[in-house]
Amino acid sequence: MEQNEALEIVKKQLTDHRFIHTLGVVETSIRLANKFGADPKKAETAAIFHDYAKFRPKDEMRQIVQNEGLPQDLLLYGSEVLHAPVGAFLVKKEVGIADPEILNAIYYHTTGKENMTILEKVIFLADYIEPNRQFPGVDAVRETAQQDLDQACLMAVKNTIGFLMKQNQKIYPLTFETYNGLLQEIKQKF
Ligand SMILES: Nc1ncnc2c1ncn2[C@@H]1O[C@H](COP(=O)(O)OP(=O)(O)O)[C@@H](O)[C@H]1O
Repeated sequence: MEQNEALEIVKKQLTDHRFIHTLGVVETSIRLANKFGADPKKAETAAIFHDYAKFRPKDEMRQIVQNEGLPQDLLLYGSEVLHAPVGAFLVKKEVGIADPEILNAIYYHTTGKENMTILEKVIFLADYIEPNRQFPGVDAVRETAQQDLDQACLMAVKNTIGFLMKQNQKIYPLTFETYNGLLQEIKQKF
């Protein structure tokens, strides 16, 4: 699929603000893929579609989790954790993207997971640091992303955990597995 065709499809699913965020994730993920050794074409496709389900009604997302064999514990957390796994399902079903590497990068873009592929890390990080993002601490993560993909992902996941705790929000446990897994991978490098 051409980039323009893919962007047209996704634009219909998003607000203007979210579409601009998506363009930032596309540009950032291609750059990170080239730098750290993921397939830039797959990074581009995963980035274009990563927020495909962001604006689906919550009830529809819950129905998909219930009926399509997604982990049922997703229903016990804030609805924000639904759009990534539901997005992977819908991108396959409605857009016809079948590549499991791309679908997994979409599936795990919010929480990460243990032992992420380079492509999964690239999408996870690009979603966090793309130029339109303005969270406290994001510049330090951008700096680190110029040298070390794992360290930058670790900073992002630590910030997310801290942010959710400050807001008294439940934390979907996969995020802790991401944190533990990255620490392990970083330790093994030394
Ligand atoms: N483990 C988690 N449990 C609950 N909420 C989470 C978890 N991880 C991230 N979130 C929240 O989900 C929201 C969406 O995050 P994300 O998918 O990264 O961004 P976006 O959809 O804007 O690309 C954020 O507000 C984030 O704090």
